[in-house]
Amino acid sequence: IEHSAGRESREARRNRITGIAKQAVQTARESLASERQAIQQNDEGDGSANTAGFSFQTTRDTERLREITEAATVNLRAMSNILSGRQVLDDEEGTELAAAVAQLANVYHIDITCDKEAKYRTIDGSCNNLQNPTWGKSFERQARYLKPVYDKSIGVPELRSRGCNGTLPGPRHISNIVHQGKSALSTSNTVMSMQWGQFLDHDLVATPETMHRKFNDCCFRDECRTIDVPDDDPFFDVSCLNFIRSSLVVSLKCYRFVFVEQVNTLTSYIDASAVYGSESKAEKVLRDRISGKLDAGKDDLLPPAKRNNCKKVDDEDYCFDAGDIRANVVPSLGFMHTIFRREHNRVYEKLQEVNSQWDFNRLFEEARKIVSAEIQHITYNEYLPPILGNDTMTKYKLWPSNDYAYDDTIDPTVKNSFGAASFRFGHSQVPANQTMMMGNFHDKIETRIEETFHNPALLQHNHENSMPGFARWLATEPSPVTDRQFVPGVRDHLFRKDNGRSLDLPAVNIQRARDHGIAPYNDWREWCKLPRAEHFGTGTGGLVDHNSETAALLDEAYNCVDDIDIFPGAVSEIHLEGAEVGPTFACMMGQQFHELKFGDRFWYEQPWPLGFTPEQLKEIKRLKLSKIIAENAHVESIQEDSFLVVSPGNERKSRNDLVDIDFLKWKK
Ligand code: HEM
Ligand SMILES: [Ca+2]
Repeated sequence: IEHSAGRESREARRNRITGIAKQAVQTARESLASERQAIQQNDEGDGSANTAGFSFQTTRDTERLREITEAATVNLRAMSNILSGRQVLDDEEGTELAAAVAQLANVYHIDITCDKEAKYRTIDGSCNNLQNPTWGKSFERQARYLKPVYDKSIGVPELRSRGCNGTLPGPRHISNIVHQGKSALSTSNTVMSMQWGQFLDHDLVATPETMHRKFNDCCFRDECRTIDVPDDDPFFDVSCLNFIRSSLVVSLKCYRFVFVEQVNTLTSYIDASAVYGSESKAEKVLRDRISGKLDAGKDDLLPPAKRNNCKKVDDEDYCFDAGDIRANVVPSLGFMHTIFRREHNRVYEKLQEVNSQWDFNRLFEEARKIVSAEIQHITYNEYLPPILGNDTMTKYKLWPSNDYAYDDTIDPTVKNSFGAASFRFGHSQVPANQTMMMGNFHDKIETRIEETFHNPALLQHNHENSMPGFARWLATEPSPVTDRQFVPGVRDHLFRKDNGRSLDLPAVNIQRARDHGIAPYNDWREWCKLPRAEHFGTGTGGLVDHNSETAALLDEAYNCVDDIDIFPGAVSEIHLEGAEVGPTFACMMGQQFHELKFGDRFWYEQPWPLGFTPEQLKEIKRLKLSKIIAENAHVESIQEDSFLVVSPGNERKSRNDLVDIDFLKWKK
């Protein structure tokens, strides 16, 4: 240990470092193996009821996920072993050790050969960019705009204050001050705006957690970062809320330091992976064994999942399977998955009518291509404008247009800050109830959201009413506005279990961003070329994009402005004109949506054969989400723009008066 770099030969140094790494990796592997054995012995069956409450399994390729997360856990433990044994580690030695450990522990090398002539997207997103075939692929690390901030380079979440002495305030403490209260309802956006956001998010990013998921109570180990509950908490009478760290992979890029990164199990592209899956296996699981249609469960709902990751009310209830594994989180999300599974089959049948000579594979791929295009067009044409506002749409070239140009230098890979922070703005739009609205658009069956988490029974019982009932509600009622406030259903009762334990979603968001080393609010202000706040006032040099009430709450929650976390700082900003978010989130999301558009070789506005013929594209651009909902949820009438409340110019129309795609344009 006392060797000075000068005297030790290079080879001796390499051997010494490899030796330390080997020892640490072996110890970590052994501890993991014995723990796994203990867990298996205690396991009651599939463990579904326990796991549903607290964490997500984010993929159906559980083997691959296990490989990656076990490797990551070994990595993390080995490094923390090494560090705990040595107080001082110089940068260079730390870097070399981390690299040696990563090399021994990692399973992260796959060779990819691309079919350059392929006319359809791969299921796992590989080979979209032919020079960089892993860009946007599933099971890759999340990318970054800003370097991570960790207490130590190897990825211990930052808890030290950035601006003052001491540690950062706890996430629940912040949530109690900043995120408490009842927000107003939007005057323009329907609940569909919230629901599309979550459905879209589940096309873009799913971050797996480290391996142990079966904790009812707080865990205290390297893989956990349990959230403290203040003594005088207004709701919780427990001392902590469980939190499991995201899976870590070590980045071997040429940074001076080696950072740990998080994984995305989905494809970054907007490619309907929530419908078809992101793993090459998924397509085969979800697809009908004989044709190229997608499998259905009872009453043409989603098919049953192999794994039980939901609650059941009656014996015949079952958990849904879909392209994204989180389809059971709330019924209105399951509704969206059902609509788009049905849409695939609807498009498939229409294509079969005009091209009876196509085989099942061709029909599957062409239907998948159209469904992906529909989701892209709805996102940029209907969903994003009221969220980002016209100026941001224009600034980042997000409007649909006739002069699209793919740029193969743009890496569309979803950025860590998008999944861990900015695109979680939608959590503030989540309403208190899950509702079915009857055909008179008046009578309703309302269920508190906390009764519906991981409980698809609401859709399965009485399905003639449930599908159209959710459709009418989503398109009719306004969602809460995006602001600092969250409904108790997610702030106190998130994933409430039978034993009464639950979580706080905004607190989890704060902790997750710290877990991922996401830079604080002020750093993102700077990245967005917005002024940093030097004080808690709202005047020049302060929190200029906050109202004085919110600024005062941030002041109460934090000791220094540089400590403000990105999520509470940005979600509480005053909205841009005609937007649902303030300038910081608008900038972070605008940039990501720009990349998802211009860095996608299969973008729907590309010319045929990657995209469509001009006649076909025109058809896709005429289609609105309302038509897809009306056709697949079997509602009689719905307004054309279902993201905006019914108003003069946006009156309800009957299903047949809403424009459909003319599939004759696909006749060969
Ligand atoms: C229906 C209500 C919703 C519930 C109950 C919910 C719940 C959750 C939970 C528990 C997580 C994981 C938190 C963590 O451990 O870090 C999460 C992640 C996330 N949520 Fe939501 N959410 C909802 C709606 C939305 C909406 C409307 C949006 C966007 C507009 C959204 C965007 C995200 C994103 C981007 C992530 C990160 C995903 C990942 O990286 O794995 N969610 N949500
Ligand atoms: Ca995707």
